[in-house]
Amino acid sequence: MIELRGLTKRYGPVAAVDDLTCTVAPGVVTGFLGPNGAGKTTTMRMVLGLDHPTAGDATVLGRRFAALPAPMRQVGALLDPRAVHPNRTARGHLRALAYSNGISRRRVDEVLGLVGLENVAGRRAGSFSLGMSQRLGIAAALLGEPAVLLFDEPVNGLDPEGIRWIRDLLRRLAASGRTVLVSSHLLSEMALTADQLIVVGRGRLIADTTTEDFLRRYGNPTVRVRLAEPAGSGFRRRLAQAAEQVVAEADDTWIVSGLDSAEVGAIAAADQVTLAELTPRYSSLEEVFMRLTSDSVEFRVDQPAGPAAVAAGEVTR
Ligand SMILES: Nc1ncnc2c1ncn2[C@@H]1O[C@H](COP(=O)(O)OP(=O)(O)OP(=O)(O)O)[C@@H](O)[C@H]1O
Repeated sequence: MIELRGLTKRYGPVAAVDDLTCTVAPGVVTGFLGPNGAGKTTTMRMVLGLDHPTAGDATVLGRRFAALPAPMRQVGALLDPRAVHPNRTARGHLRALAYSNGISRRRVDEVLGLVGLENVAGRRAGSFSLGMSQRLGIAAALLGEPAVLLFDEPVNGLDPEGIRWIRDLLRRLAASGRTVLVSSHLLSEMALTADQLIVVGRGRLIADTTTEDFLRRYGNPTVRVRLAEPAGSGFRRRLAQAAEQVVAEADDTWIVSGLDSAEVGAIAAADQVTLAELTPRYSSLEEVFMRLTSDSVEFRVDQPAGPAAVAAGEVTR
């Protein structure tokens, strides 16, 4: 469990984090979303005791980080994957960390296996690709088998296979009862990975809800219906009467708004129509996010790498 209460960090006139109050619960993946400069890293740094709040506080497992008796066994974090001595081997880096935290050498080999680095464990960390460095950083975070994990932009620079791997890992860690907070500005990725979303813009809390609820409320839900065989005009008429709108994508494929999948399925069943597909869909989280944070993008004009530059696309969950 991570708790933030009125957490605030000012750098001169800039409020990097502004009165943030929320709880990150165990057992689920919580996505920490926000455009560049929204305050995600600063928040994580304060949780980890690396920055001091200007006001408010952050606790992990009920205590401030500095008061945790065995921090590495309680909290694991990936902040900067390149923050490794470049001449140390991956195994050497992990062994040094393990040694200084009273963790066994056996655990080092375990985490190397867990992140898939066992074959390159003898190579210098400085020669690693970004993806390998991310895996090494995750291995370090997992060393102490902590109950709380924070990952800052763990999918940055990864290929699709690496992204899928991290997604599965995060979900497994949460399923084992851990608290998992993962920041990202890759919103479509978070829609697939996170159960819960904390959305920030300019350091302020914009939304704190389940991903499902967030998408339902802001995601303009529709249902994609594909027929297994041609249906009579009665089915389409009944669907159109019940729905807000039915748009034909192809002869046998319609996009229905104003009804959920169960309602569409019930109408099809009543009409004895066999469906080949019945898929709930939402506006992309990028679109939703842009609407919600439209006045919160710090460098809207000068920073094309912000969420405005993220390709919009349909998110199916
Ligand atoms: N050490 C610092 N000194 C001055 N300003 C800072 C410092 N660290 C962060 N900031 C400012 O605080 C704000 C929040 O930055 P932060 O890095 O926490 O955002 P972020 O959401 O993690 O962004 P990104 O997605 O780009 O990593 C930004 O305006 C940033 O310029």
